[in-house]
Amino acid sequence: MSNFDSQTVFAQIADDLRATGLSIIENAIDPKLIQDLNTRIDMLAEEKFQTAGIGRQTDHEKNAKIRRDKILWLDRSNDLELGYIQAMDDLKDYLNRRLFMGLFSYESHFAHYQQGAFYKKHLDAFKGRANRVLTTVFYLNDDWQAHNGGELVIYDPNDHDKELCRVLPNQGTLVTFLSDEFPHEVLPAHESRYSIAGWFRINASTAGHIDPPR
Ligand SMILES: O=C(O)CCC(=O)C(=O)O
Ligand SMILES: [Fe+2]
Repeated sequence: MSNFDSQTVFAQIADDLRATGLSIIENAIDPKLIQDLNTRIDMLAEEKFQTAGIGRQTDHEKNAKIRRDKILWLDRSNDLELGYIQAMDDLKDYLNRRLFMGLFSYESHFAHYQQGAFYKKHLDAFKGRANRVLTTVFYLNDDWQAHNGGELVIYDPNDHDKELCRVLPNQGTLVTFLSDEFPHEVLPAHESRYSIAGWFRINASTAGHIDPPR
C-alpha cells in the first residue's frame, strides 16, 4: 500500500465546494492509481474510443463543431479502471457525509483529444432539471506545457462571458465543480491530451428531469 493521504484531498475539495462550488487540486490521486490508468490507456487501442456526442444530438456535423474528443466509458470489470472508480466512490461517500450532497452514482469516461481537438463552452447539466450534479475532470498528461494548449477554461456562473481561470491538463490535477453552475470549455489541444471526465448523479427518482441516456 502506498501512503497517499486521500482524506486531506477530500477535505480540501469539500471546503472548496462549500466556499465556491469549484475545486482545483494538484496531485489529487494516488500516484499508483495514476500509473495504473496510464497502463490501461497504453493497452487500449485507439479504435476503442468513440466520437463523443452532445445530449440527444445525432447531427454529426453540428456535433463536430462543438466537440472533437473521443471517449471510452470506464468499467468496473477492469481492475485498472476499478481503482479510479473506487477512489471516486470514496470521494462521493466523503462529500455525502460532510456536505449532505445526496450523491448517488458516478459515471466516467476516458477522453482523448487528438491534436486540434476542442470542446466549446458548455454546461454539463441544465439548471434544476438534471440529475448530474457534480462534475469531475482528472488529467493524465505527464509534463504538459503551456504551449501545448488544451487548457480547461472555467467561466463565472453569474457572467458566462467572464473567465474565472484556466487549468493546464497536467497529470494528477483533479477539477471538481457543480455541473449546472460553471460553463467551461476545452481550448484546442496541440498535443494528444488524455483526461477522465466524470459525473456524480443524485437519485434519478428525486430529480425533476432525467438526463438523456448516454
Ligand atoms: O477535459 C476537460 O478538461 C473537460 C471535458 C468536459 O468538459 C466534458 O467532457 O464535459
Ligand atoms: Fe464538460
